[in-house]
Amino acid sequence: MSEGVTKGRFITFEGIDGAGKSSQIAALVAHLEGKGRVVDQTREPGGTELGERLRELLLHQPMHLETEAMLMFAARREHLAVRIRPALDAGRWVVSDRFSDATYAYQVGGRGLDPAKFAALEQWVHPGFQPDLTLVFDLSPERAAQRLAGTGNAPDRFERERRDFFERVRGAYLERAAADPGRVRVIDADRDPATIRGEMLAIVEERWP
Ligand SMILES: Nc1ncnc2c1ncn2[C@@H]1O[C@H](COP(=O)(O)OP(=O)(O)O)[C@@H](O)[C@H]1O
Ligand SMILES: Cc1cn([C@H]2C[C@H](O)[C@@H](COP(=O)(O)OP(=O)(O)O)O2)c(=O)[nH]c1=O
Repeated sequence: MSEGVTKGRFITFEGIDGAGKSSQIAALVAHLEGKGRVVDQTREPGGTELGERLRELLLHQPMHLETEAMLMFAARREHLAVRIRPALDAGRWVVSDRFSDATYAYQVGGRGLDPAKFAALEQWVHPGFQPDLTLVFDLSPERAAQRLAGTGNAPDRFERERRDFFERVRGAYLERAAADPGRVRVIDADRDPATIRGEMLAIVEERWP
C-alpha cells in the first residue's frame, strides 16, 4: 500500500467566531469518509474528558491571560497524548476545530500574550509537530457578528469580546498564514457555503488525491 493510503493526516480549522467553520468541518469529514478514510473529528479546547472540563472553565471563568494560555496548552497536551497522536499512529485522519494557531490568534493577537511565551509553550507541548494542513476561514468581524447574532446562542467569554479584539485575532491568523503558506491556507469565508465548500475540497484533493 502507498504511504498516502496508510498514513493519518492532521487537518485543523481556524477563524474568528462565526466565520462558518462548523458546517464546513462536517462537509470535509463526510467527503473524507466517502473516500474511505477513517476520520476522528475533534475540537479544542476539548476533545478529551479532561479537555472538555477545561473548556467549560476557559469559556466561562474569568482568568489571567497567561493562565488562559497555559490552560489552552494543558488541554492540548492531553488531547495530543490520548487522542490525536494515537489516531494518527493508527492511520486515522484527525480533523480538529482549532489547534495552536488559535492560541496564537486569540491569546497573542487578541489579548497581547508575549509571543515568546507562546513559542515556549508550543515548543514544550508539540516540538516539531504541526498540522499537515490548516484552513483559516477569513471573515470580517462585522460579518461574523451578524452571523452569530442570527444563531440566537448565548455568547461565551470570547464571543462577548469587542470588534477590535476580533480584528486583532483575524490579523494574527493572516500573519500565521503568511509565515507558513505551505501549511496554512486562507479561505475567503464571505461567500455562500457551497462555493466555500468547493474551494475547501479542492485544496484537500490537490494535496491528497
Ligand atoms: N457561508 C456562510 N454564509 C452565511 N452564513 C453562514 C455561512 N457559513 C455559516 N453560516 C452561518 O453562520 C453561523 C455561524 O456559523 P458556524 O459554522 O457555527 O461558525 P463557527 O463554527 O466558525 O463559529 C451559523 O448560523 C451558520 O449557519
Ligand atoms: C483552541 C483555542 C480556542 N480559543 C477560543 C476561540 C473560541 O472563541 C473558543 C471556542 O472555540 P469554538 O469551539 O470555535 O467555539 P464555538 O463552539 O462557540 O464555535 O475558544 C482560544 O482563545 N484559544 C485557543 O487556543
